[in-house]
Amino acid sequence: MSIRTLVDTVEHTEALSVPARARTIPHVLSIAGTDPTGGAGLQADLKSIGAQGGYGMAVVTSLVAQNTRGVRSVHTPPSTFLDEQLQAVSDDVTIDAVKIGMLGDAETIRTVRRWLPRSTGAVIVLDPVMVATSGDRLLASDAEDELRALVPLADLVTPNLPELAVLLGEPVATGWEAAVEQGKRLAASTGTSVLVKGGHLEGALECPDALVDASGDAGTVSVVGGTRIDTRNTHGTGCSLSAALATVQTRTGNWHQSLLIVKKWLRGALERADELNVGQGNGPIHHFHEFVPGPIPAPPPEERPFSEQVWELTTSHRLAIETLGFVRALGDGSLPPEQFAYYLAQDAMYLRGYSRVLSRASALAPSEAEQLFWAKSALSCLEVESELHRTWLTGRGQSPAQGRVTRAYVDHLLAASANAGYAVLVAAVLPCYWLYAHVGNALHSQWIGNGAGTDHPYANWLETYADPAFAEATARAISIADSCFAAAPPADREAMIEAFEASAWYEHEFFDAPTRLDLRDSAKLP
Ligand SMILES: Nc1ncnc2c1ncn2[C@@H]1O[C@H](COP(=O)(O)OP(=O)(O)OP(=O)(O)O)[C@@H](O)[C@H]1O
Ligand SMILES: Cc1ncc(CO)c(N)n1
Repeated sequence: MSIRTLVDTVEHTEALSVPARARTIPHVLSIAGTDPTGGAGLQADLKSIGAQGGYGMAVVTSLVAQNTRGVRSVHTPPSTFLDEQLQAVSDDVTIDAVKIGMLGDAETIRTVRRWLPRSTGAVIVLDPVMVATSGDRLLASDAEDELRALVPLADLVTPNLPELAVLLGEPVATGWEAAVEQGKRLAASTGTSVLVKGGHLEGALECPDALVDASGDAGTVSVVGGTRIDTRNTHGTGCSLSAALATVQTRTGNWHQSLLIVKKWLRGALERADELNVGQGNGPIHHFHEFVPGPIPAPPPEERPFSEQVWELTTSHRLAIETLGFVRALGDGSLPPEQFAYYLAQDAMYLRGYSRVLSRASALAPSEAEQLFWAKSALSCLEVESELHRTWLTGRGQSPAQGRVTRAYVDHLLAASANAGYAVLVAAVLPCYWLYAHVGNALHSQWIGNGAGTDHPYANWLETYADPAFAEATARAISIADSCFAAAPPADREAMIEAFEASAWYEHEFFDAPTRLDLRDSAKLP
């Protein structure tokens, strides 16, 4: 037998060859008890497996009410249920490694032993848990014989010094040399490799572990040294070590190499343990100290198209328009003719102003296509206006004066055309297209739905605004506004939204004005 004393360095780790494995993410099953504070047992195992790049699975032996200060109570479900959990995993998943931790009592041990052949080919690490860091017992004293009988079925057993003594039926070793000798005896009697852990060495500055390899060059002992880290946060160190070893072993196939890799990680986890601040007793180690979370990304800029944003923003204006008495009456034909006449007269005045504003949009347009679009729109406004005069307004007596709403709306648009840039102007003119198309379409479909009676007094009007050409122009105006918005700096984007909203508000006022008109006194126009 030879004793190789190695310094636990990364250099050694990297010098050793890593055999290729079929699975890059090993499936590792922990069979253990729980720790609701997450530092030991199953919870620690899952973290350790994950930290080593494995896929962790967990079968619960006992539910343990414990924290960093101690164990309060243990609940062990019937062993038939343990068996069901084990079968559920092995019926479905190929298991690359099994870590066995707290088994609690003899019946639990027997159940696991009966199942173990189902994990043929898997690496098996047995952490013979008997007593928690806090000193509480986690294994019934009459179960020690059963646990001893389980050792030969594992590839590696990882006892601390008191557990090593129990497994051998000997007194606890008083020094490191004696402990290593005990490890050798256990390996020889069981044929299982033994990791003798030095965490419990009284008063030692070192915290060595000795690996007694029972495979290959049987009985080879390699000691991995390491300074003792000054922390009280060592809860679950043994659980974490064994689960990590099981995981790494699936990739290296060499216990010594696995130990070097895992001890380096464990040292970091102990050095950074105090950062966790979990509990008031012996806190957990920092399993994921090597993981650096990325910065929290800044909220993405508002990427939704302008049209989507403003349509949503002006929902209440739209609803208000749809439910206006004027709009309903226009739709069902019950609108008094004098109100319709007033409305059309205002609309004709509005369209003259609107046409000027569209011409300005044409003048500011960045491309010939847009210039043409706005110019054509300006022209068709004037055409609609003269058509209104020809068909509706001529011969109906004196036209009313320009109403306040009409003036205010046109002034708002003229102000935008005089003071704002192209993008804001486009946003300001858009509601006139869009809300008209929206209302016109709604009323038109209603009319069609009701049989499209030719006796509807406003059928002509309904047809104008439900016209496909108008819908096409509206879609084009929307798409121009969206492109402007996408290219606009934040201040202009805000101004575009404001301009759209103001125009949408005026649209509502405009539809409401005829109903508010006191026809007997046209001097007091709304
Ligand atoms: N303070 C420490 N500094 C450095 N390494 C330590 C320290 N305490 C324990 N270790 C290492 O942690 C691993 C677990 O050792 P330990 O002997 O404490 O096992 P354990 O008693 O089973 O653990 P647990 O605390 O989970 O019951 C070993 O590799 C040991 O060398
Ligand atoms: C469940 C469980 N397993 C193992 C230990 C040993 O740390 C513990 N405290 N709890």
